[in-house]
Amino acid sequence: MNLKTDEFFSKADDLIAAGRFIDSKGWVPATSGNFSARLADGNIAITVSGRHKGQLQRDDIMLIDPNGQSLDGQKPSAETLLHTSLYRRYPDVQAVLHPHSINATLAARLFEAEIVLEDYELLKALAGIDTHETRISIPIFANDQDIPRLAARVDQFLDQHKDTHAYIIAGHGFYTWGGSVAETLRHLEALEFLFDCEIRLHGVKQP
Ligand SMILES: CSCCC(=O)C(=O)COP(=O)(O)O
Ligand SMILES: [Zn+2]
Repeated sequence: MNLKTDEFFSKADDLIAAGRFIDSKGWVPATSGNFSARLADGNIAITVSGRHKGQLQRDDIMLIDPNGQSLDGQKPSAETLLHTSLYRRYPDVQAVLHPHSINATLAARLFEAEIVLEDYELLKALAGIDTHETRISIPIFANDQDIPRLAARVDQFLDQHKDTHAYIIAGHGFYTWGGSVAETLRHLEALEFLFDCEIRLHGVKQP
């Protein structure tokens, strides 16, 4: 049976275009990052491990089941569990994007457990926010090569913090999600801008 439907190719094309844009900004260097989109049957289109995310072709997007098992014999992202955990938790989430931007990579060197974003007009680019008079926290987790352990730590945090839009992994990058690839890309771009603001502000405030 051919599992790669028109819907799969349409979502794959969205991820490929997102990857080109994200790479044009320098946010997925040297094969870093991973992207996924949920399909109507619950399976997930996700980037094949080790591919350059700015140069994706249709063959670089594969199919996994909701538990992260490959359905087409290719090897999914090493960080697949961080995607499947988000889809399991949030029924409305349709896409997950993970860049390795400089700002997200450096954030934990400047901030400890979180970055607080407050009083920025661009917060309105995040789903559900309609005023700059909003305060959100983006948690920072220690990096970990043990992805199941990292996923468990993230899960434990999200159990207690329902309204989280993204998380940073120290020295690594960040994860964000949304109701479509386009919405998730908007979240990614807005958060990246806001991290940049906070990092510049931090530099200005230093004695
Ligand atoms: C070269 S980046 C190291 C792995 C990583 O953090 C990443 O985002 C890419 O891994 P993948 O298996 O998804 O290609
Ligand atoms: Zn990564």
